[in-house]
Amino acid sequence: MGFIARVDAAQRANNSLLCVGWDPELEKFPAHLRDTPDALFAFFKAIVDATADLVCCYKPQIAHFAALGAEDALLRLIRYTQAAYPAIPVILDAKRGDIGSTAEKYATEAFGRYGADAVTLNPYLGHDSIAPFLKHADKGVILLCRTSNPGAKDLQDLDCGGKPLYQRVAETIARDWNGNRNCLLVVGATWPQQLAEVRAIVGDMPFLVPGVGAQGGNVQQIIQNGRGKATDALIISSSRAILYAGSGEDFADAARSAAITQRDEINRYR
Ligand SMILES: O=c1ccn([C@@H]2O[C@H](COP(=O)(O)O)[C@@H](O)[C@H]2O)c(=O)[nH]1
Repeated sequence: MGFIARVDAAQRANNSLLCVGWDPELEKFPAHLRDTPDALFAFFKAIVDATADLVCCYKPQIAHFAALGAEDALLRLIRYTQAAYPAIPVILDAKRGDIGSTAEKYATEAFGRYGADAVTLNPYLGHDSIAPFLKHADKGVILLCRTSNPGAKDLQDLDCGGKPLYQRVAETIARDWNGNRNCLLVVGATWPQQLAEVRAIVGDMPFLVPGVGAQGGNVQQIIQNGRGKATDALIISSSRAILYAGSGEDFADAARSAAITQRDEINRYR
């Protein structure tokens, strides 16, 4: 089964569009874990065990692990999650993008080394930079379209023949890159108007929507403007607001409560 079908199945099984992101910030870890030898693995294993019945996927952010020299912990966490909860796909948030020969190596990193079920990519270098990922038809290829950060408008809104660049990106991917039906788009929760515009261009292509929780995206507007016709076609991702909902020994229970609250808020508007 391909990535998009697997996410759809997980969304139905858990009645949830919520994705929990893994963004380790050691200073926010509970004190009893912070200085232990395998703190990252212990923290995220507890988060996964506490939330696996509440989510449709997980999204580790690779820079957060690499900055700590913790690639090995990331690898073990992905393997643990896939073995313990095989119905829950893992998205590697890497935002890679490079010339074809290097892109081949990035594809091997994401799908070979880490065994991720999907990866986020920057489409700026064009089709040949994405082709090494697209050929893995069972994997998800999630392309930046309109990102959640304030600076998204600096380049992504530039006029490109009468339309903003992010709309041209959406058109190009839907028309030319989605032969294996394994493309998704990143559209930030903080831009509800743009969510509606991109949805009108790409039909039911799924969106990864980061920016709820810590970045303040409005859930009602995301659902109203971003939902597909035949399926929800939304993966709504939150990292810090779930991971660091508590800072004591009960941090995993606090994360579970925050995930339930976020899932239920999303479901209220579906
Ligand atoms: O447009 C984008 C693309 C990716 N991200 C990533 O999502 C999480 C958001 O974390 P929160 O704590 O929920 O704000 C983070 O890993 C970003 O790198 C994004 O925010 N916006």
